[in-house]
Amino acid sequence: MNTIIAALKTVRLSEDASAVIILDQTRLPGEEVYVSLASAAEVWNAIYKLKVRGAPAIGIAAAYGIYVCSRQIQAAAFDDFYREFLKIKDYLASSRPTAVNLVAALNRMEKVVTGHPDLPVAELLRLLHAESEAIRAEDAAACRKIGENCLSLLKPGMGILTHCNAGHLAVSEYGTALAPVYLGEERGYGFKVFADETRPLLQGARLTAYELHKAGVDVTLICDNMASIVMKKGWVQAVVVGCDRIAANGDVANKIGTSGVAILARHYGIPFYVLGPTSTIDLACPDGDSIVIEERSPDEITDMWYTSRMAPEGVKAYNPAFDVTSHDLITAIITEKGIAYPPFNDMCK
Ligand SMILES: CSC[C@H]1O[C@H](OP(=O)(O)O)[C@H](O)[C@@H]1O
Repeated sequence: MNTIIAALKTVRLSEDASAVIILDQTRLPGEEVYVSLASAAEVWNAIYKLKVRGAPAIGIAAAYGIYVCSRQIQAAAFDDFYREFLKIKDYLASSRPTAVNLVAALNRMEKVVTGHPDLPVAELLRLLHAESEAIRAEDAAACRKIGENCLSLLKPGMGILTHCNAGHLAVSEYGTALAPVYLGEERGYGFKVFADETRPLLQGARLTAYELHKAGVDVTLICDNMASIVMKKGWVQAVVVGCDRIAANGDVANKIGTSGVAILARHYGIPFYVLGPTSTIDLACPDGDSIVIEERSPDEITDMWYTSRMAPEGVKAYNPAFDVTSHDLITAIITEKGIAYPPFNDMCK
């Protein structure tokens, strides 16, 4: 993997396991600042404010976070420990609703506790530590396989458009949507990437353009309303995006604006690929209408990311953080297990 990008540590556990260390993504691209999260409130806040973001990275941060907080529980008896554990779990799960990886990682950590009611707390903590590291390691392995699987669908020299950030900064390492880009870069594919800026939080401008440019990838930043013209000019031969929750029928929740890009891709006859680990598939969710779409503060549209207001004081603004792309607009869903084509009955196989 690109050594420059590998040096950016999205989320990790501190040496003494007393804190979660994240690269504060709200400070990018201007500053690479690492922050230490040692309490449930600090982890919750970091996830909510997108200091750490991206479905897999959020899940890993929550797994590390509940392990760090569990070490602070003053309880010898299992019932007392479990009661406090559940409070932390429910609190962290409330930080953001759409990315399934958050609650899935916390459920995995809870299963470690409920699976060993007879163990002393010290042993439970050891198992929780191991599970949090397993969640991270599985994600890193999945991202590499996603890159290989998707690269089999791409050709050297292709123009690739992506939306938001589903790169190294959204996962343990390497990325999902950007995994084939990094792998292609290592193998001399010479991709030309078009990155949508992705208003309102500008993950494309601040994060995707940042990490690809830093890695020496040919990346062109465009405003969200320019995706159509670059497709119409024939500069794009594939669209790759990440995902936050994949419903059982293949509907995909991803950053707001993704469904519009999918409609444009269908119009211009360009394949639209969703990339993500099977940990982002939620078979208990029948379709996209069942996915809770996070709504965030209007300030993120009017002024939060700008030195001066971008809209009149008091104007209403609607700020859904995600939207759902219908399965019938998706060419393929690529996971670490392989490539699933409509009607998406076997995504996990
Ligand atoms: C690899 S998951 C990336 C996924 O997460 C982003 O959302 P956010 O930045 O709000 O966490 C976006 O939907 C990306 O596609």
